[in-house]
Amino acid sequence: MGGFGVNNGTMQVGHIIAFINYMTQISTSLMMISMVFNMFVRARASTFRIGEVFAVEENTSWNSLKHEVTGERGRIDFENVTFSYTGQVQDAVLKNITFTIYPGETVGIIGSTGSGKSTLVNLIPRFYDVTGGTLKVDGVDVRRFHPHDLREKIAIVPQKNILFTGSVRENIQWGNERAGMDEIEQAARLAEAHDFISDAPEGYDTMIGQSGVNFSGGQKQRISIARALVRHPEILILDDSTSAVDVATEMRIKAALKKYAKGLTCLLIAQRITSVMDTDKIIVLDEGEVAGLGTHEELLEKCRVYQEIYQSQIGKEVL
Ligand SMILES: Nc1ncnc2c1ncn2[C@@H]1O[C@H](COP(=O)(O)OP(=O)(O)OP(=O)(O)O)[C@@H](O)[C@H]1O
Repeated sequence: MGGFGVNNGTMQVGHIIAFINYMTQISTSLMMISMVFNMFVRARASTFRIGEVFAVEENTSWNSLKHEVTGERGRIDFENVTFSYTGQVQDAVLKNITFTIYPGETVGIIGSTGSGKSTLVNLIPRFYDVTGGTLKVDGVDVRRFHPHDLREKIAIVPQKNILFTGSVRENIQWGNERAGMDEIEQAARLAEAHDFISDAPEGYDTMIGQSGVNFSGGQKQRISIARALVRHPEILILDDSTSAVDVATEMRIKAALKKYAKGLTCLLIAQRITSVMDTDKIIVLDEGEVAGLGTHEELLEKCRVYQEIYQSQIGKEVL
């Protein structure tokens, strides 16, 4: 007598198979329960983190008055700017930075890793406040702007481009919800993205991400640039955002911006010297200080740091 058909301590093949089947079903269910439990624990932790982010109080004070623009639109002045993430002068990552960028100029920013390039441009939309000195946009101290007014002028393409799961059109439109199809297409053309988007299976409706097309790194960067351009900014900041784009395409993007985005002030952070060689002027950063400022030719003549970058990348001795 046995509950599972066991006779005299023996089992038939059919019973063994049924036993294994039941055990598999039980263990699968147990695994599912533990997976759900795991996901629940993770979701709970994420909820706490999201709550923490929402609870953060803004530590930047904004002038609630809408300022009157009196200066030139797209002009940027750094006046003896010092910045430290800790607020302590001895930890300053930017020291006594002074320069002016005039409306419509394309300015290259170059320097070794950690020299302060991203920090410098992040001060412009007031992601951080200067620790010392004054930073002006349109001739007005950035602290006098309303956040909405200041940030509406500026578009930043960050180092790490963030495209979300959705269509190419939605990804570009995220920069400006009111943009129509013609504006989206125009921005994509300026960013040298229109052709490969049109060649994609469903054009601008092609899905990006896991369930859609996986664009190359350079193509993703160009979609991110289109997203920034569709906002019609007065100041465009490209933070190493053409690093995966080939040199010829990068040159075409810069030429298109110069020709069609008239009056646009453009800051171009780059690792490659070829990316900044043809800009109106180049700022060379070294350990948080301006080591040189001028055109490619001027810097090649007088800036030691620039000469070293040139030699290491181009491989030619500077005469
Ligand atoms: N959020 C932060 N908090 C504290 N220190 C930071 C922060 N971001 C950058 N730093 C430090 O500030 C210095 C300048 O960094 P930054 O990213 O501006 O340099 P970078 O020239 O843009 O470098 P890369 O070319 O590698 O992007 C570095 O020493 C860096 O470690």
